[in-house]
Amino acid sequence: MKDNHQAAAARLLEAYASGRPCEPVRDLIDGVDDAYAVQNLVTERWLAQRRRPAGRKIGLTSVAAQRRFGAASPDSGVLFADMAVPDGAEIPAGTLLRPLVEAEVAIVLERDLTYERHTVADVIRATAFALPAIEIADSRIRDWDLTFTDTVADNASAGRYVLGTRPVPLRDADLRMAGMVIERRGEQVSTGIGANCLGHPLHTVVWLADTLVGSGQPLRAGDTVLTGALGPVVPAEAGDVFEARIDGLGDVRVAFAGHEGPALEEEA
Ligand SMILES: C[C@H](O)CC(=O)C(=O)O
Repeated sequence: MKDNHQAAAARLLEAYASGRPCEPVRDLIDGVDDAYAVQNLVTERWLAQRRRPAGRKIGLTSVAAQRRFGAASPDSGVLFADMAVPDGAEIPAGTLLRPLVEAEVAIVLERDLTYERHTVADVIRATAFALPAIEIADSRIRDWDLTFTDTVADNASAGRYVLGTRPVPLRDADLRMAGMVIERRGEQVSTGIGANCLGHPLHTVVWLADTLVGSGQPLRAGDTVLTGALGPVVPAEAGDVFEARIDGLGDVRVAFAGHEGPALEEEA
């Protein structure tokens, strides 16, 4: 393994450990393959610490997001079970650096996806159910000063995720036309639609399944996949309370500690 990959991984791990953002790692990385090599190094460290992988997040799934990062494809990062926040729970202050909230379709697999190339039908057959989800993206890199290689190396800027609790079979939801609304304490702050995700959220899963087989780490039964943001991301501040609703899937909520009002559970 190249020394500069190790240096990039060490920089990111130090940011996690210290809770202080680091400088970008692009000076240590030469292209997207190198960036995934750094992501893998960090992931290996976490696996050695016995963190349990729970699936993947897909990022940069809209034309606007890809344009902003100069990317020609989405990217992906690893979800760990300890990143999951219960629906309606509060994220303690000081545990994230600069969180951004996104509403997404999550799917949970009941079969492995191990073909060299997958179709949407393969993904549908492998999916147990869909859930509404909030992804809380975060960056270990100062001020979100990111290029594509920075975010890939930094686990696709994964932070936390919240899953709704009512599983919906794919046959019962039109994920392409599903409208999405995020509200912050009742005020609408982001809207979108399933078609924003490469035309359909399941298209992003096809991309992920093919890509992960190519890298020897296929999606497995039991994995949760966050399929990508359905609309613009929203910066989260201490005290914010968010609710995301996705047509056909239902709603999911999260709060950020530090506010003066009553906690989410007390409001209900
Ligand atoms: C920079 C992040 O990967 C954004 C993200 O999570 C997404 O596009 O989705």
